[in-house]
Amino acid sequence: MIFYKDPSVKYKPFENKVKLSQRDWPSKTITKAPRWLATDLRDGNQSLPDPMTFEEKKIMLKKLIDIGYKEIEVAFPSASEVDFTFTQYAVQNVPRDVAIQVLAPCREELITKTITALKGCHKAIVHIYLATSACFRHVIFNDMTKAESIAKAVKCTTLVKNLTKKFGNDNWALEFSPETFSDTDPEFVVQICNAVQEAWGTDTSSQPLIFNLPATVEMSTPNIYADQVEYFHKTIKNRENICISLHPHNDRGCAVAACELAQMAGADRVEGCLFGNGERTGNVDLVTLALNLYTQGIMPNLDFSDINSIIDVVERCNKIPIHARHPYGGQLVVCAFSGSHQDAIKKGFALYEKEKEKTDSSVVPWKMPYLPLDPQDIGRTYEAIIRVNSQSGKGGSSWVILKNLELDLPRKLQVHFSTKVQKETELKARELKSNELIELFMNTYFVEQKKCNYKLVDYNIKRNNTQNKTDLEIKLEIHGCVKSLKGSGNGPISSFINAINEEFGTNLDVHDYSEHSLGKNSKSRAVSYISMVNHKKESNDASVPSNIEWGVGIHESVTAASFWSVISCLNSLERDHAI
Ligand SMILES: CC(=O)SCCNC(=O)CCNC(=O)[C@H](O)C(C)(C)COP(=O)(O)OP(=O)(O)OC[C@H]1O[C@@H](n2cnc3c(N)ncnc32)[C@H](O)[C@@H]1OP(=O)(O)O
Ligand SMILES: CC(C)C(=O)C(=O)O
Repeated sequence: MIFYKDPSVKYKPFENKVKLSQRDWPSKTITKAPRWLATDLRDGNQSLPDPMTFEEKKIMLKKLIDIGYKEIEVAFPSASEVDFTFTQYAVQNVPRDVAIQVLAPCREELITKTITALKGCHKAIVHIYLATSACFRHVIFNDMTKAESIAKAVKCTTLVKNLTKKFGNDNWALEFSPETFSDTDPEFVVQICNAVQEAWGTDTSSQPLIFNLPATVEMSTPNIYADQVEYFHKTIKNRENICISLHPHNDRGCAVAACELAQMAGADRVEGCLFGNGERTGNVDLVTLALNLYTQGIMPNLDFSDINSIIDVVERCNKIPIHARHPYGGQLVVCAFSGSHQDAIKKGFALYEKEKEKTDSSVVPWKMPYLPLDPQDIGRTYEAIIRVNSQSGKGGSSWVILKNLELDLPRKLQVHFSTKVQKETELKARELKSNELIELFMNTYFVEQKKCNYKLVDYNIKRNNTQNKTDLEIKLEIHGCVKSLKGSGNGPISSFINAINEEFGTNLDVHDYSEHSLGKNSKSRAVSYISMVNHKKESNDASVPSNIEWGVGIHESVTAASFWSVISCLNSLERDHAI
């Protein structure tokens, strides 16, 4: 047995809680986007089984710039030849308003190498880190004292300052990360950062010194991280001249929440990766954070309007697929399979379209059951939202037909078609793709005229005013031979059905009829839906009587469309051996 019955023997509750006399973040809301730093090319890259090649790094960098990131950590230049030369490539190629950030540990020879790679950079952020937690100082640095840690941080800061004077310009900034911030004694973090600030110089109003506060490993609930950040925000010297940055990891699955609460606690900047790539469970997910803001009506200053192209680059460069359930980006997150969800979404869209028609404004507030974001805003089509399997109801398949064929099926036909779909999904034991559903619909109701054994050739309608009747003469092609039928009734449809009953010995009656136009211009076609009771066939199911035949007809003329809908029924009757 390795799973302890009492885990408290092996694992201790998180202890590094800050004692805040007053906690402000719970009553705050986020009202603007933070400064963003994308670290896909550094923290993301260092976590990959196969780090990005030079070419892949170029593709990723371009995408990050296209999305709108103005601060990009491009490499760990002292790590590898690729990282070093890629930093030089970025220096030469990024737009002048994009800051290039690079990371080095607090090791002097590595800092020197790192800054060499930045030579000529217009806008740079030199990022250095030193682990400050008791655990790391004990395990990695052989019981390094707090005073020794401060001395190391100060020495490295001074080195960066001197090298920046030599190789850099006023646009170069320093970022210091007390690595393992969230597991470090909060007072010590402030102490070491104040020392770094003093070494760097306090006149930092042009390029604020960045203090990056990582949850290097996420170890507590998000509220505790927020408390730690609020404490730092309230106690660091010269708060107005420094930028507080967040760098949450996702070990407990709460990175996004922690990051949002910590912004409420006073942070200005966020470091993370697209779709949460990064060490172990990843860095905080920049896509989720940005789109969370967007769905609150806050412009994230990043462009995710073509999310599929971003997914494509991320999957290609990281060589890791985005999970189908990943917030916003996953293939399945804007899909509904279940009947009641589909019903709600279908009704929601119908109402939304009506609202749009009523208003002059091009945008209508989004209130859609089950969909927190309009899929079109991230470049996803509505067609992909509703997908049909055995858990779906009539709403799903009729939505697919509506979206693809513009056929707004009457409710009873939706029910009729849904029974056919249900049988097919159970038979195939899988989802039916849109093209399969369309094919099933077309074949079930003989919508494609060239596939019909019974076809309309010509007709002539005469009004018989003395008898208050309509006389119809109609020519049908039946299995390639043209035949003339005659019938009389209250209108063209009943005349046609009377002619059929006479000819084929059937006993059909109109049960339901409706029509609408297809398309919005004057040359639009009409679609007719007819259901007929076949009195010669026994019905044994009250909800979908088997003696009901449905037909669908499409034509430029409404009358011809109605005749084609009856003919569609005739084809079904023949298939069912009823004629
Ligand atoms: C939380 C983060 O994401 S931090 C960023 C982590 N990213 C990376 O590590 C990716 C790139 N890293 C690398 O390519 C390499 O680790 C390098 C080039 C940085 C260093 O390589 P090496 O010199 O071979 O060291 P290595 O990685 O094996 O181990 C770290 C050594 O640095 C020491 N070290 C770590 N930080 C410091 C520091 N601030 N000061 C002095 N020594 C340090 C460790 O104690 C260890 O020393 P030891 O070998 O005497 O035990
Ligand atoms: C270097 C720091 C910022 C880091 O990557 C981490 O702590 O996760």
